Formats: sequence, C-alpha cells, structure tokens
Amino acid sequence: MSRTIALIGISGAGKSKIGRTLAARLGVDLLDVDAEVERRQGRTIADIFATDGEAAFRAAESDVCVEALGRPRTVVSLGGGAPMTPAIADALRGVHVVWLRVSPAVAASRVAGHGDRPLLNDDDLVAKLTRMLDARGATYARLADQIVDADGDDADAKAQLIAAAAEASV
Ligand SMILES: Nc1ncnc2c1ncn2[C@@H]1O[C@H](COP(=O)(O)OP(=O)(O)O)[C@@H](O)[C@H]1O
Ligand SMILES: O=C(O)C1=C[C@@H](OP(=O)(O)O)[C@@H](O)[C@H](O)C1
Ligand SMILES: [Mg+2]
Repeated sequence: MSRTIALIGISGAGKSKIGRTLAARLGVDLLDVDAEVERRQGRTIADIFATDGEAAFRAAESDVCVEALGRPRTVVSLGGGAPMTPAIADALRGVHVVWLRVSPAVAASRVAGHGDRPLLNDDDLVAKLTRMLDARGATYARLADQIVDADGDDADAKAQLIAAAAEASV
C-alpha cells in the first residue's frame, strides 16, 4: 500500500466496518474519525450534537480528518458528512478516496434502531438517507478515485478490491 486510503459514503455504507477489515488486511493503522472525535472529547457524537450543535461537531471532525489524512499508510474511515466540509475535501486530494456506494434501503436496514446517529433520528430512514445521498452524491463522485458497490454483505471481498486498487494507484 503506497497511499493512505479514505473511505467515504452515507451512513450504513460500511465505512467503519470495511475500514477495520481493510486495515487488518494491509497491516496498517486504522483511524475512524467519529471514534477519534469521541475519544478526544470524552463524549458521544450524539452528546456533542445535543449540547454544542452540529457546527461544533463539524469543526472537531475537520481537525481530526485533516490530521489523519496527512498521515502515511493509514486507513481513514470518515463520517458521512465529512467530505462536505471544504477543508476535508481539500485534504482528500492527496489520498486514495473510495466511495462505498450503498442504496438508501440497504443503508437504512443496517443503521435502523442504533440511535447513535443524530442526523438519522427520522421516522422515515429510507427517505432521509435518500435526501442525504442526493445532497452529497455529486461531491462523493467528484472526490472518489474508486467507487465500490457496498450493498452486498461481503465486507472481505470489498476490502480486497480496495486493497488491490490502492496498491495500483500512485
Ligand atoms: N457489507 C456489510 N454487510 C453487512 N453488514 C454490514 C456491512 N457493512 C456494514 N455492516 C453493518 O452495518 C452497520 C453500519 O456499518 P458501519 O460500518 O458503521 O457504517 P458507516 O460507518 O458507513 O456508517 C454495522 O452494524 C455494520 O456491522
Ligand atoms: O452523515 C453525517 O453527517 C454523519 C454521519 C455519522 O457517521 P457515519 O457515516 O459513520 O454514520 C457521524 O459522522 C455523524 O453522525 C454525522
Ligand atoms: Mg462510521
């Protein structure tokens, strides 16, 4: 693996899960941005949103992303909204960016009932995720070096595809 790899996509795409599999397969560090924000602040993302609001979360997310994306040989799993922050989009330029493209219906089935994603407190999860994909899809497409269909169950196969493409990319 020559370049750092960033995983982007809406909630439920499997960025966190595939990130873990991929980093283990490559034998490199994993940084899950949401987990790192929570670790640094000592509270959950839901708490940050509820107490300080989304803008405060986006600022913390940006700090962690920009720093992580500057590291060598790392797998970075971003939160779904991160690429919409201009400083993060800029930082994504130097790395191998993978859009895990999932359908809203599959994503909804994966995140239903978890309650730890404050933007998904919505009665109609499929509609909400469809709106998110509509708002973000063009940005994901613009930033992506690789697009991986993330609807299927086989996280290992997806990690293998990403590892091969990252190996080949310069
Ligand atoms: N390819 C997959 N097949 C089946 N379940 C998956 C897959 N990818 C993720 N999941 C499950 O879906 C949920 C959301 O995955 P996660 O990795 O947290 O997504 P993201 O970080 O993109 O929001 C988790 O419970 C995870 O175990
Ligand atoms: O879509 C978003 O804006 C968000 C997605 C979440 O990450 P996942 O994509 O891992 O769910 C997390 O960063 C936060 O709740 C905001
Ligand atoms: Mg995640």
